[in-house]
Amino acid sequence: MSVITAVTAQNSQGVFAVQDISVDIIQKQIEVIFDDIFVDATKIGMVSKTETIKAIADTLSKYKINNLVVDPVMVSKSGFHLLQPDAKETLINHLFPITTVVTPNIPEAEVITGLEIQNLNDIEKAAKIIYKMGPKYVLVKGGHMEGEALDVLYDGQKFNYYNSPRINSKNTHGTGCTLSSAIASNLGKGLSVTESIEKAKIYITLAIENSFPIGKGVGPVHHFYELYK
Ligand SMILES: Nc1ncnc2c1ncn2[C@@H]1O[C@H](COP(=O)(O)OP(=O)(O)O)[C@@H](O)[C@H]1O
Ligand SMILES: Cc1ncc(COP(=O)(O)OP(=O)(O)O)c(N)n1
Repeated sequence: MSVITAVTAQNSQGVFAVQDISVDIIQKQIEVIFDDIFVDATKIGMVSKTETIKAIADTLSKYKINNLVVDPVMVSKSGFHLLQPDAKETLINHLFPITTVVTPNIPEAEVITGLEIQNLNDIEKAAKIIYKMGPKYVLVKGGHMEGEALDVLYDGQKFNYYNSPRINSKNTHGTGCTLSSAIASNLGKGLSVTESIEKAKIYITLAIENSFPIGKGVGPVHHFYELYK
């Protein structure tokens, strides 16, 4: 079930425009879903602006939500601000405290923490800082580093590492969105956080391996159930 928070005009070459959905209709979309059907897990992606984030956090808090995965989408690959810069604090203060797993990529972890991230030590430092902002688990994704694609999970006490060879593909549109959705789906199926990430990592790796060059820019990852059983 989906709740539309904004409509984007985008293609493989970039994001060109955004129309935010009004706060009232976002709240209503959430309410009619939660009033009707049991929600096993929720994933939040692009939320755009302060009012939207507050509406989502307030409305979700009226329900007993399980398994909230927040992908703190900030700037698209093409450089478009999908989260308005002044909404960063609201994202941290209103959503992180009710989040099960937050999944920043390296540039997002840098913006959230103010650190410059160049190596594993920096990633671990950033994960510890983000953990103190309230989520139960922090997964810093390593897609923007060099070398192997290493994602680092911190649970407040220890680190877990999820590694895969780097795939030489320019068609990586949707990697972060796919990973966070796969984690949420696995949590909804009742898997633990570590199992959910382990399986989601296998899934995204297969989806990148099978990505395809459609359009003039960054093509999409390819996900379909047959890839992953
Ligand atoms: N070229 C690649 N080869 C293998 N895995 C990748 C590659 N690029 C990204 N990933 C993986 O895809 C997932 C999304 O990571 P990332 O690209 O950092 O997030 P985002 O899409 O939010 O920028 C992570 O599991 C990351 O390790
Ligand atoms: C609606 C929407 N959400 C997120 C993005 C980010 O896309 P991209 O920059 O390609 O990064 P990932 O999809 O790999 O996380 C977007 N363009 N639109």
